[in-house]
Amino acid sequence: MKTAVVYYSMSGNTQLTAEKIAAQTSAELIRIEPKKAYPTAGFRKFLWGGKSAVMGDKPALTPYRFDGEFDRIIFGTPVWASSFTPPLRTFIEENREALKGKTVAAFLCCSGGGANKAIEKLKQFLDIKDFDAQLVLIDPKDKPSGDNEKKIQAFCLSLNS
Ligand SMILES: Cc1cc2nc3c(=O)[nH]c(=O)nc-3n(C[C@H](O)[C@H](O)[C@H](O)COP(=O)(O)O)c2cc1C
Repeated sequence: MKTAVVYYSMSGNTQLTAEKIAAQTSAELIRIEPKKAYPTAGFRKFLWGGKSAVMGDKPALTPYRFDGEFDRIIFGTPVWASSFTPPLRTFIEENREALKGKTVAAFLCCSGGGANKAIEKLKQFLDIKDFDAQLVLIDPKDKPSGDNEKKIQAFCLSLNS
């Protein structure tokens, strides 16, 4: 099964998780980036990112390669204001046709709350009932733990089985 891990990460937690999941599922990593980067520090980081997520923005992305030949897509996103991140919104919108009928899983990184709401919003936006598998981790780069590694392994095992 040809698998892609499509992810956005501002500060590395989602990226680290994406790399681990890609290694364990033999997936191709596709990192998406907004053309105009969000502020990454201080008050502005939460203000602009949070506002953009709440508004349902679809920021223009830098070029990425996604050939539609993948059978399975694993989405990775931080939780922003109890939602998924705007760059992922753009990606899904730009690839609706290619995503139709694919197996879809998701992992989300957050610092404590709002992940369940974000999962529901992502399912709604993808127009699917359920993910093939889903995973929520709390700041796994900033707070490494064996428990996170086990959760990642279980997520990948359920996908590989
Ligand atoms: C704009 C913004 C909004 C956020 N909103 C939430 C939130 O609603 N709930 C939460 O638990 N964490 C929230 N966070 C924290 C991130 O989801 C969390 O630190 C995540 O692990 C960051 O992933 P990254 O390092 O891949 O960017 C927010 C972070 C930012 C920058």
